[in-house]
Amino acid sequence: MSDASPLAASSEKIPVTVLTGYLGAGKTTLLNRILTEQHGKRYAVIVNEFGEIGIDNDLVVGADEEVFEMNNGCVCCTVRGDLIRIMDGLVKRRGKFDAIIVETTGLADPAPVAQTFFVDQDVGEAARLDAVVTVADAKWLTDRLADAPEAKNQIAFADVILLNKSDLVSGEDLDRVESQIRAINPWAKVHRTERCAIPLDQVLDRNAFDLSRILDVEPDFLEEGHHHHHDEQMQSVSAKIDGPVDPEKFMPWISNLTQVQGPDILRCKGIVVFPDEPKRFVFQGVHMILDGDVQGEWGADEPRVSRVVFIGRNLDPEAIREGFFACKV
Ligand SMILES: Nc1nc2c(ncn2[C@@H]2O[C@H](COP(=O)(O)OP(=O)(O)OP(=O)(O)O)[C@@H](O)[C@H]2O)c(=O)[nH]1
Repeated sequence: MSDASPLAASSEKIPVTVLTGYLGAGKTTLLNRILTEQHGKRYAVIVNEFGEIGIDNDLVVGADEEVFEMNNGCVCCTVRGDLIRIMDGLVKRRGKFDAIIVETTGLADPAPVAQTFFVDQDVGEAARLDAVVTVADAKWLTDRLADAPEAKNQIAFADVILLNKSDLVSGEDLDRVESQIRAINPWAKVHRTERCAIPLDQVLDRNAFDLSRILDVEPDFLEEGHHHHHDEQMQSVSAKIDGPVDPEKFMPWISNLTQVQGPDILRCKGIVVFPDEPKRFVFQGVHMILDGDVQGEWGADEPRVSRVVFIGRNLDPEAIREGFFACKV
């Protein structure tokens, strides 16, 4: 970037918070808190999701104009170029927002995302990594530490950790999970939360990212060509229907699917159209726990498309799609 660029012209670097955490831990819940609380700040948000059909953007509240989606892969691998491009574009519009938040997929290794702010010169000149904030699911973290290397890296790299879903486990379990976290990362500040309720000054503008600590964890952090191998068995199955689904068929189907295949379905979400219902029906689940509600009216010109995404292991894409299509009105 030349000296004449808007990046070099400004001395204040834009703070960037990288929000990470395994599938379903509560990243979007935290992001929505950040975007709805009255703090007088404006955030630009970059969301990356795993799954062919973008749903997260629609689940992020009230920030339509500043949400940038990267859907065609995981930010830590294939879409890192997209991240750099979006960052470059944002930096040219600096002054319109105070900070940037990057929400990674639950399957991302935060290292290469963080690396972007040090290795890419233009991005590094304009923005500074403020903190890596990791949301951990108190109910499932122990299992994921055993079978998902990404979950461990997300903990190892964090500057701030929200040990979330404290309502779903006992006090002893929370102590046990926190000591597992401590064994991996003794430096991060750990907060126990329910629905990511936390004063935002504990997660934003922390100036917490410590490069020297990261170089202890990962000595080749500043070298290009970091390769992250995803869990090969992890699949994403998505499907959409142009138009409504019958709730009498859809509800039993989705609840039966998540009950029977819950252990393998790490995450599911969807936005569907019900006949004569002006609002969107939004559901999401983590393993067997399923939440659903009508929320937000369909826009006048918005295409009424029913969309679902399932992420997990040992999924049968054909059967899932057939089951969903059978709910069509
Ligand atoms: N019981 C309980 N549920 C929670 C809590 N925090 C979030 N949830 C629910 O957990 C589910 C996943 O939350 P999200 O915020 O979408 O998680 P995420 O990390 O953004 O998920 P992905 O981006 O898909 O990986 C939603 O149904 C939330 O309502 C909590 O503290 N307690």
